[in-house]
Amino acid sequence: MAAEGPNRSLAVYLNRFGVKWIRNDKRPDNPAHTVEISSSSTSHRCPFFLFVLFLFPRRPALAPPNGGCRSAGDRGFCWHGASACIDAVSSFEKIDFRKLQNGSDIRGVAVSGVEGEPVNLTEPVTEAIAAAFASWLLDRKKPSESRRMRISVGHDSRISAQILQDAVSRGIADSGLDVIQYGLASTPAMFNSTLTEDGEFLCPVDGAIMITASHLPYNRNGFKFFTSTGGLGKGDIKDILERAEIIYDKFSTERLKKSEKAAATAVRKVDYMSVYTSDLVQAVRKAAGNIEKPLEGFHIVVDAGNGAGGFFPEKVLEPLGAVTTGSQFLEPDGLFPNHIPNPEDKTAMKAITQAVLDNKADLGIIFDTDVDRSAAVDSSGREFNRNRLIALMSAIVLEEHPGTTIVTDSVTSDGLTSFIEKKLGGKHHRFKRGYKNVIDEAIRLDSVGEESHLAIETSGHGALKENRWLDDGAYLMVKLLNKLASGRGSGIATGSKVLTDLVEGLEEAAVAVEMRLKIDQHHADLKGGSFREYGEAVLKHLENVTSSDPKLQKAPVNYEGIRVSGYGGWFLLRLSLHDPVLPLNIEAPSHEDAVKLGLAVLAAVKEYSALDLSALFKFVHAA
Ligand SMILES: O=P(O)(O)OC[C@H]1O[C@H](O)[C@H](O)[C@@H](O)[C@@H]1O
Repeated sequence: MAAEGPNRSLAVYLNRFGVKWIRNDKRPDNPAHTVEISSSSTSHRCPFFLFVLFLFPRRPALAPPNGGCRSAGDRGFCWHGASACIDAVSSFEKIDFRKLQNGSDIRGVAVSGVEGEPVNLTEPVTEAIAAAFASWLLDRKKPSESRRMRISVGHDSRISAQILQDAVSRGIADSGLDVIQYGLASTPAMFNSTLTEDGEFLCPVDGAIMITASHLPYNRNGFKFFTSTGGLGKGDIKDILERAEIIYDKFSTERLKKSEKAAATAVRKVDYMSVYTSDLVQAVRKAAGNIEKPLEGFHIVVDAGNGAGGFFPEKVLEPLGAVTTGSQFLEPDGLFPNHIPNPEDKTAMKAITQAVLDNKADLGIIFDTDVDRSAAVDSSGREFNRNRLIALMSAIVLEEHPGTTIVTDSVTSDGLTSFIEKKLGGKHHRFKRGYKNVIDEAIRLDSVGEESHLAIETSGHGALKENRWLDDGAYLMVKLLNKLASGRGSGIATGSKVLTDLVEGLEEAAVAVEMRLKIDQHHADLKGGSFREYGEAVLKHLENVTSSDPKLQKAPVNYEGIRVSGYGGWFLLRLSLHDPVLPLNIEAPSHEDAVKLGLAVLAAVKEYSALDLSALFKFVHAA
């Protein structure tokens, strides 16, 4: 039976890849979906792997080692009831492109099989987004006369990476630009490729796309875009998604065939990560006075969380002389079987801490999935993440640039401010959450005469002026490595003590919690308005209520949400950058004091019935 309506579009799309749509009405258990491979032209984008994943989501061993390639021998193979599989390419139907925006990134669901999370980042959607980025770039950059414009494409370890990389490549190629594929890469490396001057590696590129969803679950994926001036901002992403929707709506069989053909000649592959890692190695050598192996004698373990950071021991630490045995989860695995690759995650930090202690290492380093975030652990197992990582980086940067301004996100502690200002003699500019906000603010301050050299978030994102404001978790670690090497060189200290000593005097609250209070977007209380409006109303009310409480003082300077001091601590309630959520951070010298702050918030917001206050209730009632 021939496909009709939206299914016709799907049939057209599947047909491009030699997949024939057959509607099998005879099977009562599978009324709509039976797909038959009817041609030998299937390539590795065949979603067999996703089908296996759907059936056995917790058994990564069952996935084909080639990431899902189905050979030509599959001719005639028929999948019954493979609805999850079909979803991965079927959403050639109406997609709300605006929903794919996540601040200055694009994020969506790329793999089916998770209940309530339908796929919206399909191959055609991806192809349209890549074409939209190409058109955005063409509008802004004058092509050189000597060559075609080119865009680099890299990805993290996610299971949908290959499929999306191919779709991205088709979208770019069809727009008449060259595609330079890097394969497994880090986000900072992609930005770097727009700055590198090296013709042999086809650099600089005019734009770069990183396929990643950072630490989000395996079924998600997304894109970050770069030009030589940095990562694209919110407005640019909105523009790209609007263009993508128009392109997508005009997709035709001819166009899709054309893009397939264009990609066959426009795609080249380059080992760019070797350029990027050699830059990191050179940076450490240079800082050490051009010593070949400045880390000789150090034992450093790395936890890449099965993301894209597995290159760091072999390509960076070992050439510098460090021993890296005991490093873990270096092999890319998009199911993230060991822990979430996220330096803010407790389990992840526990894993690297244990590895340091087990191996009696001098230092531990952990990255997030796409290596734009990092954290460290000293030889005693003390974690350098969140406020402590910022304190450490501030100490290093302020030694080099006395008096400079350190720009951070909004959830940093009061203890950090006094550490930066009183102990280190710098200035703490506590700004908004969001790495792009923090970096842009540091660049702005610096450009108007307030010298700034470091922009850093508690999330582990960090950028230095000396590194062209590249948001780079690996470069943050390079700064720690420089300090390790120089500390030993000057006889100040051995091992990681030189780092531990740098954060001495940082006051840390005994209790530090974050609760994320969800706003039910469908609740009648919203009266048809947006969750943002509702969130703003909650914040306004909280501000009014707390201003009449003599035990609470509103922060004199604050750029985001409501930050209030009291009971020896503080709280901050703000709107999430992306989600219908009001994150609440509380820090206090004791649980009792933290509860008093929590009760003050609760008293002010409890009438807002679209807010899920269960976490706050639990917190204030816990013994
Ligand atoms: O506002 P939230 O929901 O807490 O999210 C804030 C975070 O969102 C993303 O993960 C960004 O990469 C971070 O830079 C930012 O800090």
